[in-house]
Amino acid sequence: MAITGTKPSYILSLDQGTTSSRAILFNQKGSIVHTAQKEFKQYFPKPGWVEHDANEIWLSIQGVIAAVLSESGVQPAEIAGIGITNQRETAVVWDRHTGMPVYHAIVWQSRQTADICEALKAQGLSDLFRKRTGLLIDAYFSGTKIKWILDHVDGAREKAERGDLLFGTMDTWLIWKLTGGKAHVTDYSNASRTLIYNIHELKWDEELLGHLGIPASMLPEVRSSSEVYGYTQESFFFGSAIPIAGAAGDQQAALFGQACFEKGMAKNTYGTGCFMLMNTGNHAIPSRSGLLTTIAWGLNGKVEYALEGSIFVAGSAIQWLRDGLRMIKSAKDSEEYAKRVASTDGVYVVPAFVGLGTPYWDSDVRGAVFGLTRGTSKEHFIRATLESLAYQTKDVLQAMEDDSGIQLTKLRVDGGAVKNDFLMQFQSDMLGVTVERPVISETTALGAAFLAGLAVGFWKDQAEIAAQWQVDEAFEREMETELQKSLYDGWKKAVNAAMAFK
Ligand SMILES: Nc1ncnc2c1ncn2[C@@H]1O[C@H](COP(=O)(O)OP(=O)(O)O)[C@@H](O)[C@H]1O
Ligand SMILES: O=P(O)(O)OC[C@H](O)CO
Repeated sequence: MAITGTKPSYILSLDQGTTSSRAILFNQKGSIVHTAQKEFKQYFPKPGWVEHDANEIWLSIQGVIAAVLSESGVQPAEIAGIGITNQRETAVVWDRHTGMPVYHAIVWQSRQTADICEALKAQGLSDLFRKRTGLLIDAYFSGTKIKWILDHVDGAREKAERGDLLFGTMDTWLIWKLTGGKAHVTDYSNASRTLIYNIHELKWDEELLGHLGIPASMLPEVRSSSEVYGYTQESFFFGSAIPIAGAAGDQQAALFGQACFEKGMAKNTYGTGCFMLMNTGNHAIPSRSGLLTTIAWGLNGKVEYALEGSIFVAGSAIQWLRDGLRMIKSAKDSEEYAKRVASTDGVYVVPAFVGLGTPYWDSDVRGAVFGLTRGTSKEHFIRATLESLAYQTKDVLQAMEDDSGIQLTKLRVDGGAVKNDFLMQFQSDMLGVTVERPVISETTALGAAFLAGLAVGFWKDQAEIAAQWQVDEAFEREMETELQKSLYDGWKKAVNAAMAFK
């Protein structure tokens, strides 16, 4: 369309995360040219509830696009395509005529639909949902959030039934906004997180929609993760029509950005939560150990699947140390404090602030601290909080190995918290595998850029992308097996005790 004159040399990736929105320009080597980031407000209306204002998110996205362009001096016409990646599951419902959300976006972490989930389970629907969607009935996923909005917002259900309301996860909302309401679409990876999408037949599941009372007219069209969905509205400040050419949920995008293209390759992302995904190729492997079966991406006319372990609280536990307990000034300081002590002296922090995901799936458990003595210091407490990320990841890895039958020797890592060398070393010690941190730790944004770039011919194929992946640092296990085992046993005891306290 309107890209003329200047040769497009960049892909713009929009990473709409749980706590911030980012715009990142990548060049053809897959290197970051410029980044802009903006945090937005978190709403906690009741204990366990987490909400976002979708308009604020849209403003934050416009802000980071403007910043990345003006600060880098890159012209819109130099952008070959836009890739979108997003916090998954977070559900927004808006009026298709006014573009106004009818309620705050209900965030993936929010527990406000736990009762709806219990009612579905009591009807004996767990197996049906699991078989069709690869997921468990849990407040984490979008389906019950849509139902909650339709049940609680005055007149919403009637409007939805008249076809006046649209649903989307953040990818859908942003593509709709960027195209001026022309495209109401999502990709396979995001659809697979909604609890209403049949991941085997690749269609919205009418029976599941019936159980949740969701009209099909609200739902976006499901497309591949790498294709042109539409063009940015020319009146929008790009001033030109840029193809929006790739979309994937952030964890699947990270799997792609880490070039985990072969069956059995896995990555773990340490952001607000922690998510480990293993590529399982064209097999949707059902889990026996509390993992999720999910779509990795749709590409070249087929979908590939992944097994996923989801940890709800990881980096956000470090934010809690910073903002809630005021023990540290910045997340980075946690490393310095943790290294000042040789161990936690038996202290365990179980950061189950919004329940526990894989492998426990317990909505009601809440955070707990064990092993305090008069000698416990702030350093022990901070170290124990950091270690909890590694223990939760160990729980997930064990489930992953059990379900896939694959023993991992290497784990690729990314996300905000992987800058923490203490955590990475402890992680390798706990897992007994090599933890590989890549040069580009913004792999989520990179994955979305790759998906968009493949669609517009900016990169040739996956082999070209895989060749760009480079390790920054590999952390090898140093801890003795006996110590590793006794520390992990302590964690299991702590989790069990937290689960018993309800
Ligand atoms: N050096 C660090 N040590 C531990 N945690 C960190 C460090 N730096 C950032 N974090 C954590 O990483 C998270 C931010 O990572 P990011 O990938 O941007 O998350 P998200 O995409 O979920 O918003 C925050 O929760 C923060 O507390
Ligand atoms: O925003 P992040 O990076 O914590 O990712 C959130 C996940 O997509 C939730 O499933």
